[in-house]
Amino acid sequence: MKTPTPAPKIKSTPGSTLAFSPTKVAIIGTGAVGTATAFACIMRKVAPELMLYDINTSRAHGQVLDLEDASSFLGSSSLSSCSYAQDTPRFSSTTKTPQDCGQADIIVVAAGNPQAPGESRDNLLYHNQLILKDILTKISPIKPTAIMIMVTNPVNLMTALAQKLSGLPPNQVIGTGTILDTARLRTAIKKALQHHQQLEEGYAENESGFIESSIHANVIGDHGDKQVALWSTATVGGYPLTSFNAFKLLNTQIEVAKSSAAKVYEIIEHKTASSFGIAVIIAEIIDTIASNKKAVLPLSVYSKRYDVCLALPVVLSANGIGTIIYPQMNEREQAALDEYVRANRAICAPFFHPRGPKGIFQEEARL
Ligand SMILES: NC(=O)c1ccc[n+]([C@@H]2O[C@H](COP(=O)([O-])OP(=O)(O)OC[C@H]3O[C@@H](n4cnc5c(N)ncnc54)[C@H](O)[C@@H]3O)[C@@H](O)[C@H]2O)c1
Repeated sequence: MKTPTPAPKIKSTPGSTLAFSPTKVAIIGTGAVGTATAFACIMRKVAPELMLYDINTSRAHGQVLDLEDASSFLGSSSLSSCSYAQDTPRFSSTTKTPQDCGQADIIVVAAGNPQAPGESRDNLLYHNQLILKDILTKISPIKPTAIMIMVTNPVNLMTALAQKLSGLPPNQVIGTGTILDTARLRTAIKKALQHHQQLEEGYAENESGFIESSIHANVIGDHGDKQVALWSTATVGGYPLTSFNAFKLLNTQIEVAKSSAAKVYEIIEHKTASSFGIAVIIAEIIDTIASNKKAVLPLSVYSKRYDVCLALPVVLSANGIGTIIYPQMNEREQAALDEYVRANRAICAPFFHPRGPKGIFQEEARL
């Protein structure tokens, strides 16, 4: 293990005076993820004003009607208005346009092709970058204080592109990063520990007492197959994970990490897309911004140190991303992250460079 990195000084972001109280949330893309996100926001009462936009206007319209029904049982604070935007609006005071979505306080982008069975997230880049360009053209100009949350895959690369093309400061354009991967890893660790307890110590299933909240283990880097699980700093109830018999062997760590990263393929095989987990995560990100929680979450962020957009723990507040907290890593973890950074650059290269001037963007390039 390298010498521990000193703990970062957590400063408030310039101008974070809590003057910002976001109420309007726009969700672009009302497929499986966008709709589940709208539902999660209503259930958690984190977005009183919701605007939905989808190229398929009829779908967005139907989702609004359905969401209205859901909110009617949840009290007035859960949703004061829910509308959908149309490219060619009818003339009425209640009709919204994509430009109205650009004026929201928080803009969630969940439009784009999802993975087909067996398809990697990186393979979606060519089509989804065209969709993002189309959306940014339609919703611009974007409110200068807006926070944009990228969900569309490959999320790190789409975040880099949105930072480049949206005109917003990079700390206001974030991606969902590896929060979902981190949640999946913690669940996989819990299951492995419980399984071990049942086998080795004879506990019945309902007696093994591990819960996710006592497990601290993070995933960084890629939201995808090249993700890096930080075993060396993982703890359960304050004890190093590697001190548990179930995790002493490197092979067990590798197997658990692999099965956790592959979970998405299992979900896609059985129900075509994953939506509920990411939806609750997006609602949590919105709540973190709206309540200025300054919580640490592994989000997609541009890192000067690595010169790419990748998932790292960051402090998230009402102003977007503040400090990046570079985690401690052993040599194996650092090598895996470096490998991902090289792969990330190679995938981006035909399309854009994160720091290149606006406009250098080769649409014709194919993966
Ligand atoms: N970041 C994560 O952790 C995470 C998790 C799950 C899914 N995703 C990604 O989210 C994206 C959406 O997934 P999904 O399952 O909801 O897909 P989906 O096919 O159900 O929905 C996509 C929606 O985007 C809309 N759309 C396409 N082009 C558009 C455009 N130009 N303007 C506006 N809307 C447009 C479609 O009409 C459709 O309604 C995918 O890229 C998927 O890989 C990310």
